[in-house]
Amino acid sequence: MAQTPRPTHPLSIDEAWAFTAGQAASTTFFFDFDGVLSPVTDDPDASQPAPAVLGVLERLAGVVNRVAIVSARPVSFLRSRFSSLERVDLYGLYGLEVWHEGDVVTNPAALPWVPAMSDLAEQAKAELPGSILVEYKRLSVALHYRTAPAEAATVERWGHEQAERLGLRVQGGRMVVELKPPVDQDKGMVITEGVRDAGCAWYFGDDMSDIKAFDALRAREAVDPSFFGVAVAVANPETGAEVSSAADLTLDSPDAVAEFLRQGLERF
Ligand SMILES: O=P(O)(O)OC[C@H]1O[C@H](O[C@H]2O[C@H](CO)[C@@H](O)[C@H](O)[C@H]2O)[C@H](O)[C@@H](O)[C@@H]1O
Repeated sequence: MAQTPRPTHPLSIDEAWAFTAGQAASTTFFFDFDGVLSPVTDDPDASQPAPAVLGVLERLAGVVNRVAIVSARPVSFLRSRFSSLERVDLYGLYGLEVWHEGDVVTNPAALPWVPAMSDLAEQAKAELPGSILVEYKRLSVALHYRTAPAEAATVERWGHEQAERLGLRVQGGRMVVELKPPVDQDKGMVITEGVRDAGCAWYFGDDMSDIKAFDALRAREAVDPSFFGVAVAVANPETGAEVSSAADLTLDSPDAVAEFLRQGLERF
């Protein structure tokens, strides 16, 4: 039987689901966590998946080849939110960590940076205004100004000074400046590797770091005419416009993501 040609961009959602359902055995769904599966909260420790998310991911994992979460959070955090989902793969810290056969596997190139990151987190707490929330993630430090937007410039300046001093990389995000080790690893690299043998892949993201994942889908389509990639943005008042303009379609919220998937699952 002749293979269905992949849908063309801009996409019709109907065609996208029809093609995906026909390719289910070679399809991967990738999801960012914060802002995509979880509504944004002032306190990053308080974030939880939207109520319908766990059930819908479990069902999706039962009909497609693979479901994976690709996040800037550590794997330990993702495990605490998704431990009930046995069939969902977890990539933490932009792929520096992977949950594999019951263990966290860390990119060895990043490990020497653990002490520097720990020291940096302490320094941030001592030097930045008390309204800045410092999130220590073992291999990176996130400086949050969501509850103190007037301090954005101070945080940006401090972050860039420390990055220069220690040779770190700066990742911008939603009301956050994150300092990371100088190790080549980003969400785009996770997706490039993850779609090598896939016929179809979807990526759902809301933040600047997710645009590289969208780019990886496009790059795969460019070299493999049979591969079909769908980039889905989740709207937000901070990075939303930039992420949406790089995506095939935009959904309103994590709840809308769950509902979109629920409806899509009816096609399988
Ligand atoms: O890759 P992600 O899973 O999307 O992680 C990106 C950052 O998400 C978290 O911060 C964001 O969500 C917080 C909770 O809703 C919010 O308070 C904050 O303003 C957002 O930037 C996480 O805390 C960061 O470590 C991640 O880099």
